[in-house]
Amino acid sequence: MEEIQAITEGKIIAKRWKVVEKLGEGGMGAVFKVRDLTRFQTYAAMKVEGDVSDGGVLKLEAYLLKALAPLPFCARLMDAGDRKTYCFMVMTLLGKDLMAHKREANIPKLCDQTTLRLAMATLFAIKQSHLRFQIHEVGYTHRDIKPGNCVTGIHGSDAKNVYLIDYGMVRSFTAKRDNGQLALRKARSGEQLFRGTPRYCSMNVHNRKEQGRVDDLWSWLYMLIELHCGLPWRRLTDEKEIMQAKSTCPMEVLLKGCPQEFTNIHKYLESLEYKTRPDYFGLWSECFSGFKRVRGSFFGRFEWELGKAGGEEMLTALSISEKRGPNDYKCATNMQMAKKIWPYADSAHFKKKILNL
Ligand SMILES: Nc1ncnc2c1ncn2[C@@H]1O[C@H](COP(=O)(O)OP(=O)(O)OP(=O)(O)O)[C@@H](O)[C@H]1O
Repeated sequence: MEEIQAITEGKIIAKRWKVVEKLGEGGMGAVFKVRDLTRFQTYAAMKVEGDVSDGGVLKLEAYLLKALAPLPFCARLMDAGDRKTYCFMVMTLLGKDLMAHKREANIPKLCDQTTLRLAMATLFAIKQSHLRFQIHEVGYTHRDIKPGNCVTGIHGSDAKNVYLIDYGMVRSFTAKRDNGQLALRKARSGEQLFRGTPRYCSMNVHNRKEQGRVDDLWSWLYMLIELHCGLPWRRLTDEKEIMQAKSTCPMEVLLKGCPQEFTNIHKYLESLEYKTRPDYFGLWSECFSGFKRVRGSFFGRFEWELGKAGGEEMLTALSISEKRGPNDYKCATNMQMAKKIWPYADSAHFKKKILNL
C-alpha cells in the first residue's frame, strides 16, 4: 500500500485527474475523489490498486464496468491505466453507502417503507448484473453484496437511486458453448476459496461451495435485515462463530421486527439451488406489495435526508406520504414502468439466448 500512500491531495494522474480527497479504503487499495482538469467543475472517483500484476482485480473491475456501461445503476468507466507501482480506474462519482447514510443520520431502525424501497432498488441493481442489463443479466454473480457496496447517487433526483459498486469479487456463471450460445457454468465441486463478507454471505459460502445467483440474494436479504434493525450476529467477527450463529438462528428470530414480506422471501430463497434462475420479478412483487401496504412512495426523500430519527420533520414527511394522494398515483405510474422493464428480462428472447437458466 506504500505506493497508494504517496497519492495525496493535489497529485495529478494521467495529466488529467487531480486528487481532491480520499473517499474510502478497502482491502485492495483506495478510492479518491478527483477533479477532471479537462472539464469545468467535473469530479469523478478514482480507484487505485497497488497490485500491478495480471492477478490484480482492478483490471477485471475496469473490464466489467465497460461491459456494464449501458446499465442504468452502474458507475461509468471514464479512464483506466497503470503506472510502475499502481493501476487506476476512474468512474462516476457516487454518494455515500447505505450504512453510512443510516449511521450519519443516527437512525437506529429504518422504517418499513425505507427498507422495502431499498429492497426494490438494490434487487434491481443486482438483477442487472445477473442478466443482460444489470450485473446478473450480464451473467455475473457479484459475491460481495453488502451495505458498503450499495451507494446512492449524488446529484438531485439521482440521490434516490442506488448503485452497486465494487466488482472485485465477481464471477461469471455463464459460458459460451461451441454453437455460440450462453449456458450455465457447471458448479465447481470441492472446496472453494472464501469470497465475500462473513456477516452477509450465505451458508453455502461458509461451507465453501460454488456461489450462484441465489447466494447474492441471501446477501441481499441479510443486508436489508442489517440495515433495518440489525442482524443477530452483527457483534461477532470470527467467521466460524458467525457461521454457527447463522446456521442455528431460527427464521422468526432473524426476521423479528422486519417487514412481514421478508418471511416469504426467506422461504423462497431456501428453495433455490445454484442452477435455478431466481424469480426476480416475484421477489420484487413481494417487496412491492409490502410497499403498498405501508403506502410507500418512490418519490419522497429517503429517511436519512429528513433529519434525525424521531425528528418532527421526519414524522411529518412520513405521515404525508402515508396519506392517499398524489403519491399513490406516482406509485402506480412507477409500477407500470416496472412492469414494462421487468418482464423484458423474463422474455422468451432472453430464455432462448441463455440455456438451462
Ligand atoms: N464511484 C464511487 N464514488 C464514490 N465513492 C466510492 C466510489 N467507489 C467506491 N467508493 C468509496 O470507496 C470505498 C471503497 O470502495 P470499494 O468497495 O470499491 O473498494 P475495495 O477496495 O474493493 O473495498 P472492500 O475491500 O471494502 O470491498 C467505498 O465503500 C465507497 O465509500
